[in-house]
Amino acid sequence: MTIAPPDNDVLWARALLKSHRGTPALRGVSLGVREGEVLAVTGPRGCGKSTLIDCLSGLSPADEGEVWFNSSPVHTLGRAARERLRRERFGYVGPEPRLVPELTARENVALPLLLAGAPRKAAATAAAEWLERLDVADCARLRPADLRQDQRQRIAVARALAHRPTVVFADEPTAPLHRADRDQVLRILVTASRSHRITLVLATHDPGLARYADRVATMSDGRISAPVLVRPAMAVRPAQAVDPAAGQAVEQAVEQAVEQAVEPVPDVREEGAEQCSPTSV
Ligand SMILES: Nc1ncnc2c1ncn2[C@@H]1O[C@H](COP(=O)(O)OP(=O)(O)OP(=O)(O)O)[C@@H](O)[C@H]1O
Repeated sequence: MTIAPPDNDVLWARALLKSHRGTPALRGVSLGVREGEVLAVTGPRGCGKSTLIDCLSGLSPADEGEVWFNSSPVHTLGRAARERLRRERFGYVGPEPRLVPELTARENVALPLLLAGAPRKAAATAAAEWLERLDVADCARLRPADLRQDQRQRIAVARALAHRPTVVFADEPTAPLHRADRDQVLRILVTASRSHRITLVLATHDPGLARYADRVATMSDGRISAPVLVRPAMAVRPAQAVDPAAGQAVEQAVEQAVEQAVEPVPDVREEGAEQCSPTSV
């Protein structure tokens, strides 16, 4: 029997199973991602966050289970159709900036726009604007080999956002950055996503980064092990306006959930928030 995904979920996954060379990485993950929200997927190293991101984004299909995007099945698409979906509707930032070495920073950022059919000049202008937002405007004419790792990652973030995708998948996006740069880059990523109504799925083992999210799903050993915190008030506030006390409480709760893995997350909800069971995520 096929169960239709809920209308208000831009992404919806059911009962995902995935193994790497016989070792299970996902053991039955069901997850819904709402349009325009920032969903953090957190948990210790090796719990399956990257594998989940890869399955949701169509990079690497699950062995079993379903993934739906805007009520269309992704799990039944062939490789070419998945690649097209990824190129046109999704953005991706990984833990390592993967830029085209032959292209300048501006050309790298303009590339998804050009592939989507934007005129050359408009793509170059938009790329320059995104580089400016990410504080790397002065790198526009340089190639990746001439840039520092943190500059390359900022450019990768600009590239993921420039074509205004429906969903950005960010897998440990601050990994190559110095501590001082992490907050700034994440704020830009979150703020830009919110202002352009881009849905952001953020995988991170750092509970501190999960404070930027509207909801937090904690994974353990290939499963979503703890309830998702729902903070509707944060969905309408820019990242800069996050109440530090609420952010700290969420961070502590997520840290605790990661440590305890299977214990429920303590209730640190803001007034009016709801809490979902993993199956209704
Ligand atoms: N290509 C692969 N080949 C073999 N095993 C893999 C592969 N990719 C992931 N795994 C294994 O699958 C499990 C889940 O890994 P995954 O990278 O999804 O977790 P993660 O939570 O993202 O961890 P990390 O933060 O370290 O990337 C781990 O046990 C990992 O060793």
